[in-house]
Amino acid sequence: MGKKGSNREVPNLASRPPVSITLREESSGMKQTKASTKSILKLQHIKNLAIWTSGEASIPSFGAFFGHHLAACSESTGTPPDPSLFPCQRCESILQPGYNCTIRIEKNRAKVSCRCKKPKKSIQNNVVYKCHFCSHRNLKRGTPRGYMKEICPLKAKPSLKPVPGTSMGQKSDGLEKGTRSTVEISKMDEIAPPAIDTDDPVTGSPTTPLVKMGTTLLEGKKRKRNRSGVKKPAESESNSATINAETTVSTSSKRRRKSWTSLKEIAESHDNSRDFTNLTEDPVLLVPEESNQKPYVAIIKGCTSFLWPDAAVPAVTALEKAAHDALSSDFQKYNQKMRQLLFNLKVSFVIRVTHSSTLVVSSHKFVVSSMARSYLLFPPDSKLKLGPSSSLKTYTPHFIASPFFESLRVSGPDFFASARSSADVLFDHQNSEFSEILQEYGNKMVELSKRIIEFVLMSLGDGYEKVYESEFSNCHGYLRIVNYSPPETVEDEEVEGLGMHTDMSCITIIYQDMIGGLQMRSKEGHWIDINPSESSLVVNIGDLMQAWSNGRLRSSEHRVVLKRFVDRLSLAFFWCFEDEKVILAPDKVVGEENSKIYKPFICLDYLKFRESNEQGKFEKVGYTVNDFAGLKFQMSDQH
Ligand SMILES: O=C(O)CCC(=O)C(=O)O
Ligand SMILES: [Fe+2]
Repeated sequence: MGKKGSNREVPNLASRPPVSITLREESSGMKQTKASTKSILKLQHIKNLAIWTSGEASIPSFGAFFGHHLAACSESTGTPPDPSLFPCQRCESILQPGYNCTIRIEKNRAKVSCRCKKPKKSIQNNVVYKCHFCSHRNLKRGTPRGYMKEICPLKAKPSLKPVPGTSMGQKSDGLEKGTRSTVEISKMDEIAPPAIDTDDPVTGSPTTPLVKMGTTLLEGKKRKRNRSGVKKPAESESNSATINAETTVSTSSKRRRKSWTSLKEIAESHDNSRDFTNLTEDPVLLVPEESNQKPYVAIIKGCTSFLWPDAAVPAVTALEKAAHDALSSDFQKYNQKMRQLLFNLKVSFVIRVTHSSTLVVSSHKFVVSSMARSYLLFPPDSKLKLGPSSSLKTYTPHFIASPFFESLRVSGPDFFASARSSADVLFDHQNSEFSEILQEYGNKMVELSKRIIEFVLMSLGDGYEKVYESEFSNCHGYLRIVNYSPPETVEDEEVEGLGMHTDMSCITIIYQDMIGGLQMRSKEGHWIDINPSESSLVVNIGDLMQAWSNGRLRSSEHRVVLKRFVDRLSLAFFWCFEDEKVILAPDKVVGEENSKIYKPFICLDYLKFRESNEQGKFEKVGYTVNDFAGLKFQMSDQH
């Protein structure tokens, strides 16, 4: 975490309106009453969190969350809003120039139209604070001379950062929506450094001080965007955050596009289109290839900032608060907690394999196109030689999982041998290329699965890495190469290529081709499109992991919908416990205060249960590990 505290002076508040009421108060007409000491302390704590998350910690969604919480608490306790804070009118993040907003002077029309008179010292300019989170332009009217200097002092010391609560002024009665700026948003990254005397009555001087944000979700994004370049060695997050902050300020006489890139992109990409009610981003776990590099999170789905789903907010808040209390001096540890949190809260997440894994990606394409040839060109009777009544049983024909679904199974650990045995039946000539590619792909998936399991264990808390050896070292994997035939009609009704189901694995890694159609079901029951991406793999938590983790990790419900009249191909890699393993959540995973919600069971018995109960169909979520091994207290929200 960045340095706390500041050597900044408390700004001159003389020009601020003496009384401030929030918009909520304005509309509700709520009367302020005296708050108890306890509520004042609580409020103070929330205020600290709001300031910290909006500013130094740069966690935009938390910033907005705590900002909102602060406003609501102030009102409920009847405490007047802190006049030194300037919350965004839309998302309620505490606006802090250089961290979560850009400020610029806007021409004071009154001043211009009345040149003859010397403007009053106390109403010199209007200042627009553009919130980087929600892109709202907050206008502060009539700021006094010297106001910008307070925010952007002439000679910033290296450690000097704009600090929340300074120079922000009170929420102005005159705040307006949609006020005009004289500088185009596209120039936001060409921001003049604090050294410029920004309080000149020159309109449109961009004035945000360049202060590097801490390394958090946004930093993850920045790295994601850089992934097409040459891979950089891992760097200490806390160090880089500090170093960057220092360099940025000390070289403030130069215009540096780089340090603002991510913020600019946030502002630009959502300038007009931000819809707070409809955000369904998934975090991305960027998995570096080298084991000494740490994984880091970023955001996908075209959204450049992250909002926790509503259901996750209480848990996030609780952990955030605890992390803030315990780790306020250690940014790196804090970030680690954040990553753990991501894992704990998501039932499925998307992995974007870093650019150095191009091998995997190119293998996808190759395998997919090979299989396209196999499935599309081979006559059904040739494929049926591998079907359910054959000795190999590697081919699942249409009308078993669904009328549209057919698949070929390639089992590890010797993916070559498995592929070869099917290929020998399918191809009338030797085709070792096919088997070699599948071997390479399978082996890559094994490696990746091991690493993902390690990360998943990390997410459960400290010390879980140690159980890897005893619990997961005998896992094995198999691949399923799936072809979905196009439906005859695609009407309003969605055609399910594969109905809703959970996987019987620990984890599943899916690659889908660019046709798309994979959907995950949210906890609230909404289907979320997992948009295809050539360099993305989707990772599902499976039933075995759900049982092993005593429900702390949830098996994801997913399906495939066919929206287009073309074949769809996918590769699913299932990473499973060994058949004979007795699956029982370790006490540490369960936690002292909780009870086990699954009875112990043998892995193979569960697989058989699924097969027999579902009669070969995938789509019945009714028969899962809950039904098989769930004890009285089913999948509660005890965690
Ligand atoms: O085809 C896909 O994208 C998903 C396949 C799947 O969920 C499965 O085979 O279990
Ligand atoms: Fe699946």
